[in-house]
Amino acid sequence: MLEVKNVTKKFGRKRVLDGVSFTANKGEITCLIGINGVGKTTIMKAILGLTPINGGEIFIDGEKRTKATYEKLTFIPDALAMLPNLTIMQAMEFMADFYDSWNQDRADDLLQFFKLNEEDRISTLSKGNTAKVNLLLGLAQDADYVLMDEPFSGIDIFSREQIANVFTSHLIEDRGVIITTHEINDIEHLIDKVVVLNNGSVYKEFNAEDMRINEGKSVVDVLREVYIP
Ligand SMILES: Nc1ncnc2c1ncn2[C@@H]1O[C@H](COP(=O)(O)OP(=O)(O)OP(=O)(O)O)[C@@H](O)[C@H]1O
Repeated sequence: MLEVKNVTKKFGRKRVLDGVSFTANKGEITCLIGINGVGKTTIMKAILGLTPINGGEIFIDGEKRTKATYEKLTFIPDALAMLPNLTIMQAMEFMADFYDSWNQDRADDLLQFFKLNEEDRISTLSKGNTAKVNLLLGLAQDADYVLMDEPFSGIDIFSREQIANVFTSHLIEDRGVIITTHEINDIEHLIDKVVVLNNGSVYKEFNAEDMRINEGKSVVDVLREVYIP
């Protein structure tokens, strides 16, 4: 389990996170939701240790972050950070050199899943295929928790569907996925847990299916309550 406990974060005098707490389990998809600027990316960066926090703690499988626990995490940012003149194959070789956790068999599976051609140069790819390469490079690492920032941003409906399909495939296995997205409709049926952020803290943390069954509300219905009272 990944546990974010009472985390606070300030940029200058601006308090962006004000006591954020939630958990994310292995084998589940946890979705961080909130309007622009609410702090979703900042939370991911805090979990990854990419930005210092001003208070609170983060536990990974019950342990405070160390180099060993850090290797349980992989981050897929909202844009591909790879030299554009590389081919997909060269990008994979680069990752394999850089990360001990690189799993070439899974990378090959992902290439097939997304119907990508490893000879293609990154600079020539469509937005949708660039997003798929970005996911491939992250998901091919053996890590227990995968953090994805806006994997659907700016891509067409069919690529979004293909990306959503990866969540229910063997390529995710029993890993924990933490995702931020504004495209909730695309993955509402796949999400296990929802963490709604507002005013720097967690407004509500709930199981999406329980909410549907017990209160008859979709994730978007809950969001409307928060943002359009
Ligand atoms: N490096 C930084 N320096 C100063 N302020 C920052 C920095 N990074 C983020 N912020 C501010 O922190 C707040 C939260 O930003 P963050 O990117 O985490 O929001 P978000 O919920 O991911 O937004 P979006 O949905 O637009 O991606 C915003 O007000 C942003 O302007």
